[in-house]
Amino acid sequence: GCTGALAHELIQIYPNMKVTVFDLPEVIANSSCFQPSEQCTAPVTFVSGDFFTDDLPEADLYILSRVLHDWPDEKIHVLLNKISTVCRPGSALLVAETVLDEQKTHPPRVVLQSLSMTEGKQRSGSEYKQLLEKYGFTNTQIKITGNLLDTVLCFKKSQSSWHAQK
Ligand SMILES: C[S@@+](CC[C@H](N)C(=O)[O-])C[C@H]1O[C@@H](n2cnc3c(N)ncnc32)[C@H](O)[C@@H]1O
Repeated sequence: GCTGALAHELIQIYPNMKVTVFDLPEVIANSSCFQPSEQCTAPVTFVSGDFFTDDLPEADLYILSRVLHDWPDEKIHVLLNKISTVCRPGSALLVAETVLDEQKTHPPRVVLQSLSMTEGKQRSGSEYKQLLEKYGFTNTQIKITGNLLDTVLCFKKSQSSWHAQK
């Protein structure tokens, strides 16, 4: 979502990738103000909508960058359910967030941010893993980068194995 900064970075590295940025109409309306400085080899598509109520574009990889921390589990339920429904088996979901350690004491800046959030919260690796597995995602790989954002990558199970587990 947002300005498409991540999308533009992605197509620099993977020029054959087709990237769609999905965000609220008022955000997408301003996306043309944020053109990348580098010459892009492929255009980024912008789609406006509300991820709680509207259909999501089909994709092989969904990226939620700094989105889940904004919401409590009840709201995330709606979003992850939607992604899980539209996501084909074998397709992936990449969550980019700063992941808290299991004691939830590090990194301190993220603990502080979490304390000041109203609806949302920061989560630990095992919390993200549990959350994602609840919606049919498996093979969760957490990478603590030591940079601003860590990553949690997981893959959609086949319907049959997901239902068998439920
Ligand atoms: C913290 S920002 C992260 C933006 C971007 N993904 C990034 O990493 O820079 C959260 C984004 O979620 C978008 N957002 C909030 N509620 C939304 C909704 N209901 N449907 C679609 N996008 C929404 C906001 O407009 C905002 O761009």
